Amino acid sequence: MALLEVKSLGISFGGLRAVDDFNLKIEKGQLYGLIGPNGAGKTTVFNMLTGVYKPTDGSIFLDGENITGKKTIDINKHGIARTFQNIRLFHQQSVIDNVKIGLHNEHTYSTLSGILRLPSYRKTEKIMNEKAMELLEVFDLQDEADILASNLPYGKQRKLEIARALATDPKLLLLDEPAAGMNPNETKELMETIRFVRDKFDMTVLLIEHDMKLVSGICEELTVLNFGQVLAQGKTSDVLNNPEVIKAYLGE
Ligand SMILES: Nc1ncnc2c1ncn2[C@@H]1O[C@H](COP(=O)(O)OP(=O)(O)OP(=O)(O)O)[C@@H](O)[C@H]1O
Repeated sequence: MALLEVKSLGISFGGLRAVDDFNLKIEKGQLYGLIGPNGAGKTTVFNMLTGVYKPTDGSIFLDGENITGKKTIDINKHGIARTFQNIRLFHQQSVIDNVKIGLHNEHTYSTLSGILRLPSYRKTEKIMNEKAMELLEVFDLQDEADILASNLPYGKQRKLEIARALATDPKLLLLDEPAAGMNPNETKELMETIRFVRDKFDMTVLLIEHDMKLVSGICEELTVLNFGQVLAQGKTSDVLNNPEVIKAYLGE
C-alpha cells in the first residue's frame, strides 16, 4: 500500500481550475519531487494535502486512511507536516522553543500543572527539552539552541523549519521550495540533510523545488504539473528527459 495516494484531486477558484485530475502515489521512504512552472498549481496541491484548501473533487489517502477535507490540525495529527515557501518561524522565540512548539502535539500537561510547575509539568518539559535537543543535533543547530530564531542565518532558518515539522512526528514531510534563497553550498548541505532525515527517521518526503540540481540529485520520482494538470510522472531521469517537459518547463 502506498503511504500517500491521491485520486483525481481537483480544485476551482471561481472560474479558475487551479488543479485538475491530479493523481499521485508515493511509497513509504520515497523522496518524491513535484515540479513545474510558476503558477502550475504545486503549492495548491500542498494546501489541499494539508487541509488549508478543501478539494473540489477527488480524494487523499494517507497510510490507507481517507483524510480528504479534514482540518489542518487533524491532518497533522494523522501524520503530514510541512514547511513553507516563505519561512514561517516564531522569530522572536528561541531556536529550541520553535522545535518544542512542534512537540506540543505529542506531549501535554494541564494548564494548572504548568502554572504551578508541578512534577508532571517538569517531567514533560524535561522530555521535550531532550527530544528537541536531539532534533537540533540532527541539523547541527544544538549550539544555537538558545538564540532567537530571527538571529539564525537564512540556511539555518530553513533547517530549523524542517526540524520543527519533524517534531510533530509525521509520516510524510512536505517541503515547499526548501532550497529557495540558498547559495550552492547551502543547497548541497540541504540535500545531504534531506537524505539523512529520510534514512534516520525512515521518512517519506514530497518536495516542491525549482532547483534542478537538488531535484535530480535527491528525488527518485517526479510529477510535473503544468497549468494545473499532470504533464509527466515517473522516474526522475525519464521525466527530465521527456521532450514535453523540456519544452514546457526546463527549456524556459
Ligand atoms: N486562494 C486562491 N484563490 C484564487 N486563486 C488561487 C488561490 N490559490 C492559488 N490560486 C491560483 O492557482 C494557481 C496555482 O497557484 P500555485 O501557487 O499553486 O502555483 P505554484 O505552482 O505553487 O507556483 P510557484 O512555483 O510560483 O509557487 C495560480 O493561478 C494561482 O493564482
